[in-house]
Amino acid sequence: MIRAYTIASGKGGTGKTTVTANLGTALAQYGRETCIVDTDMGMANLGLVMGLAETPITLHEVLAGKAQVQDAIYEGPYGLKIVPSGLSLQGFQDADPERLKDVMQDLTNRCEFLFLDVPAGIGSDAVLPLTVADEVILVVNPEISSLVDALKIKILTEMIGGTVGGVILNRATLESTDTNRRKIEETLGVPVIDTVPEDAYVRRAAAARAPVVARFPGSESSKAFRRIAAAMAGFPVEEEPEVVQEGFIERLARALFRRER
Ligand SMILES: Nc1ncnc2c1ncn2[C@@H]1O[C@H](COP(=O)(O)OP(=O)(O)OP(=O)(O)O)[C@@H](O)[C@H]1O
Repeated sequence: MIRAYTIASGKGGTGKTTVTANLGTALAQYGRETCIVDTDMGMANLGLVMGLAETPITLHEVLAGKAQVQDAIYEGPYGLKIVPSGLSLQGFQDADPERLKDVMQDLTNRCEFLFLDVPAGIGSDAVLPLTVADEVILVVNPEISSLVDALKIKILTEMIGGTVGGVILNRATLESTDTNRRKIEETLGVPVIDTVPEDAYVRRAAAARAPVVARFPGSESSKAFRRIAAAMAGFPVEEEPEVVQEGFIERLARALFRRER
């Protein structure tokens, strides 16, 4: 059965794209058919973070009715499917967010796990993804403004018939983690699924245009992302599942034939 997650936050810059890219890649490393979609159509950057070079057809064209979903799917590491958004303002204007439901319908037939990276705020392009997935996961940082904005998104999600499944506390520091965890659960009334530490390797990987779980698998943030992905995939907590190795031939083939078919 497919699981579809919307990764949201309210406040900008909490780590939605980072979480989407790394949970998607980690699940793909575990051999799970996974698709990540950039629904941040105004400020798209999932394709950039995942190192996609040319993306002539994107979610923009699909939502404008000019292309099929399959034409906007690109292959990432470990067979991860990526649907990027376009970078042009014209493409953003032409895209009709209402078509997202049809895109989801199509993608659910192609994968076991689906993640939607949504824009910050409560604009129409941010609101629709809150209802189309099985559950919303809120990405919160250890600061009060992030928590307040997450609460707004939780209330909004429930008002429009969606479900918030839990919170990922991202960029946590040692001294803040425990108190923040409790404060978040009390304020939002949903569990903190897990914590991802503040980790300079995340930014180093982003600069190299790769998710940290692929570029620096031994880093503390990678361990956290793999732990969350393993739990989502239903692996027992105490055993780390085997990671599929991507060989030279696969990497070369991906570089040469990026488009998913
Ligand atoms: N755990 C972490 N440790 C260190 N840096 C991080 C971590 N998570 C995210 N970052 C950095 O924080 C910045 C914002 O992250 P990201 O782009 O994922 O946020 P976002 O919520 O998607 O932003 P936006 O709202 O603008 O779409 C990036 O520079 C990213 O590399």
